[in-house]
Amino acid sequence: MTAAGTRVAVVTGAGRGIGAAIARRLAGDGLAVMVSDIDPSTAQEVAQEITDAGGQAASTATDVADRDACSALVAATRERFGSIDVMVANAGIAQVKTLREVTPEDLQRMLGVNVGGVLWCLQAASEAMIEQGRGGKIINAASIAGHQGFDHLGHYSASKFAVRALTQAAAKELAGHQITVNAYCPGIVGTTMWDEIDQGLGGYLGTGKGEALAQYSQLIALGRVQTPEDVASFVSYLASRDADYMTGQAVMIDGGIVMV
Ligand SMILES: NC(=O)C1=CN([C@@H]2O[C@H](COP(=O)(O)OP(=O)(O)OC[C@H]3O[C@@H](n4cnc5c(N)ncnc54)[C@H](O)[C@@H]3O)[C@@H](O)[C@H]2O)C=CC1
Ligand SMILES: CC(=O)C(C)=O
Repeated sequence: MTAAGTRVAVVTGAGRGIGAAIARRLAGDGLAVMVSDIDPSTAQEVAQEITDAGGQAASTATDVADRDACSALVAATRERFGSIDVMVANAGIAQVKTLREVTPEDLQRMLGVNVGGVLWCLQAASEAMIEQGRGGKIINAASIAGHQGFDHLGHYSASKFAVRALTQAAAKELAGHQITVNAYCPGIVGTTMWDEIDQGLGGYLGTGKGEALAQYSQLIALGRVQTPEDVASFVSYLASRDADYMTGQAVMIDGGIVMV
């Protein structure tokens, strides 16, 4: 349980990268954080780091593609901290392939994690928030690739367009319960995901380690690769009461790659 008035957040895919930065940031903002990842050891490490720094955190292992596991994640959070006020559905995967090469298994996995994971977390969190009766905030990971289809990342892009659709529909369905639903759309963030994209693109472009990342980075108006903390500071706003009047939006936080 937390002290009265402490808000509680769940962050999925929080064992590393953007999710870990969001978990640290929300804990720094004073929220109690359930650090969740498919990898229990990294989730545990991030939670430990937060508690060592004086914050409140616990960890769980959750595969977001599993609907029952997402329900169990929310139940475990309420059991541990007493409520859930913010759900950050951050977990996601990428895969570099041309659309001509994507297999049914590739597509199923991509949609299972990136779309299923967002939907199952949304269902479990909104059910709990409605029962609690004081609203809440659901925040989903989209991408610049959810606004523009990227070559070699076609099925990934499709999954992120779907996240925008879910965000808009859920915002309309849940507004009457004072639950807001928004998404963040990062650009090119220096995480393991982009290390893997860089390697995958290398196979198509004939580029060596770091060269595809350098080529794509030329698209960034602000002239530097994004950090996970750049994303976390925006998610901090979305999770805060300052964002109470915002819902159904999928906002670019990309250093000026895609301008809409
Ligand atoms: N890195 C980038 O440039 C961008 C990332 N994004 C999105 O931001 C989110 C986070 O990305 P990164 O931190 O860069 O990725 P990452 O690959 O560095 O970290 C992803 C984390 O999610 C976990 N994960 C993977 N599958 C999971 C599952 N089925 N259930 C639970 N956890 C799972 C991994 O264990 C890992 O800890 C993703 O949704 C990604 O699509 C969006 C735009 C740009
Ligand atoms: C990983 C990702 O979303 C992009 C566009 O790089």
